[in-house]
Amino acid sequence: MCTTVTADSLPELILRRLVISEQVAAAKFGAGRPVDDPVREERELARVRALARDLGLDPDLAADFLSDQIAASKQVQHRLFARWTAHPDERPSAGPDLSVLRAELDGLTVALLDRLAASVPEPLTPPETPHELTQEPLRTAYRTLARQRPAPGASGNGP
Ligand SMILES: C=C(O[C@@H]1C=C(C(=O)O)C=C[C@H]1O)C(=O)O
Repeated sequence: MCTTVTADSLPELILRRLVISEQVAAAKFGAGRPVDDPVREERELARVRALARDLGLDPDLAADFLSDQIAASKQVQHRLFARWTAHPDERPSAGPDLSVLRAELDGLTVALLDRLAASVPEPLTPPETPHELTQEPLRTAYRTLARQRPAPGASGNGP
């Protein structure tokens, strides 16, 4: 099976978020910080709900979708933490700046919601990847997308 991934498509943006999560893991591992940051997650979810309303998207759908992306990101990070703990020789030498990476993630979240609002609400399946690290997290990232969703503007919230 072949899935076409064009620049800035939903699948491409989802993958990019996971790739940045690998760098986030390096930044946190290097700084001795934990993977999970529930305060930031709550803030992101509130922001996404507000953004969804502006875009005419169902806020619950948008929040479920972002929750999937967060869960997928944490899966990638926990896997890398486990790998680097077991194999010190594989640890990254220097971690990138977490605040820079988070700014990238925040920009991607806006782009992702934009794409979600513009996409046909047909179920989407995760693409196959040769990277063992990202295959399972990709399935997580597509949990909400894999279900039938209402068309944008048909959330029953208005007028
Ligand atoms: C990516 C991070 O790691 C985790 C995943 C998050 C996300 O995917 O948005 C947010 C907070 C953390 O629980 C981060 O801390 O920024």
